[in-house]
Amino acid sequence: MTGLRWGILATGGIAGAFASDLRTAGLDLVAVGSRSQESADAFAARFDIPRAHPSYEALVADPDVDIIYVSTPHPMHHANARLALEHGKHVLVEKAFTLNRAEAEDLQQLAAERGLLVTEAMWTRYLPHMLRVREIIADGTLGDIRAVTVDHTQLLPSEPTHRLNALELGGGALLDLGIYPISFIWDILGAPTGIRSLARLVETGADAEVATVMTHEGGAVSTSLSSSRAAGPNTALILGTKARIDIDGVWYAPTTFRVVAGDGTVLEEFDGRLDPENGGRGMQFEALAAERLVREGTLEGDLLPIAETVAIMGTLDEIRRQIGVTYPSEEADHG
Ligand SMILES: NC(=O)C1=CN([C@@H]2O[C@H](COP(=O)(O)OP(=O)(O)OC[C@H]3O[C@@H](n4cnc5c(N)ncnc54)[C@H](OP(=O)(O)O)[C@@H]3O)[C@@H](O)[C@H]2O)C=CC1
Ligand SMILES: O=C1CO[C@H](CO)[C@@H](O)[C@@H]1O
Repeated sequence: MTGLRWGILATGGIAGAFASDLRTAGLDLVAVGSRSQESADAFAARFDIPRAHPSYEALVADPDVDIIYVSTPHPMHHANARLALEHGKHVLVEKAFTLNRAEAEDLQQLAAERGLLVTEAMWTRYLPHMLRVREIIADGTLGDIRAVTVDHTQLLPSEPTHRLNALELGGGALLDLGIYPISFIWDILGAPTGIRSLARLVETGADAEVATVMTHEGGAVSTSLSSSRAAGPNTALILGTKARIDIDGVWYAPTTFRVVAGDGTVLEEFDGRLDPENGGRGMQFEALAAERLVREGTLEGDLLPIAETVAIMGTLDEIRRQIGVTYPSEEADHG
């Protein structure tokens, strides 16, 4: 079987970065769909895409598309991914996967019923440095992992109507940025056994800073910070009894790290940065992984199984419960 034929649903900022990375990796990008023909045409012209559809419905109905990349704001992910699955397409859905666990579970179930792949575009999981970090942990170099500390902090637009701040667009630092540290902690330490979270909310009711402390099986602890109003180091620390890993900023993008023993000896230095000329941004690895999963028939995923994505959405639900953030569609759900 050759590669999958990709269709991109929505023409916003990250859709452009993804299209560019598909081209970098030589993958088969055949269609785009937008709410307007004009945007679809402009996007298609930019990335030399053969078919430009004037609606998401027309895109998912395209018989010559195998997999859809959903890149709308968070509250639309569930409906858009559902539409694609109902039309027999595999789906790669931007992070945060959905607004909440209930929506995520619904997609998991539908994909399983239809024998299709639905997977979260948490691109960090597939980056070269993260693959090496996993190997180092698995071979015991760090000893027992006692703690993980990580931040995702950026200075982003503060306009109340921007998708980072508008609750009707799924606004908030947690779903947009905090998802990275929480997913990273899940990757390294597994499910939390306890969660304590505090936040600062802005005038729209969206969270701008969220600090979370979690405990994990075996007593390990994690701390994570997200902010959409201030840029921090964006580094990650994995602290073991024998050694630690310091992942340099920006830890969630292609980057470097060091393994440092307790006495300060540097055991390994790893450079996972991509060629600035033609290496792309790094989103091609999640696309290549999706193609591999379909090819192998591993539809539940492996580096980020769909069950883990669903469970992570449950962790975000609990954090939002503690900090008092509810989305308008959830208010309607609960009458
Ligand atoms: N992996 C990563 O590094 C990143 C991931 N993201 C994720 O990607 C998703 C989109 O983010 P981003 O590209 O920055 O967002 P943008 O606002 O730039 O684009 C969103 C696109 O969604 C479509 N859309 C559908 N309904 C709406 C609506 N009601 N309001 C606005 N747009 C709508 C539009 O496309 P059209 O008009 O063509 O229909 C729009 O261009 C989010 O889930 C975000 O978390 C974002 C940035 C980086
Ligand atoms: O995933 C993301 C990474 O950073 C972006 C800002 O540059 C975020 O807004 C985005 O959703």
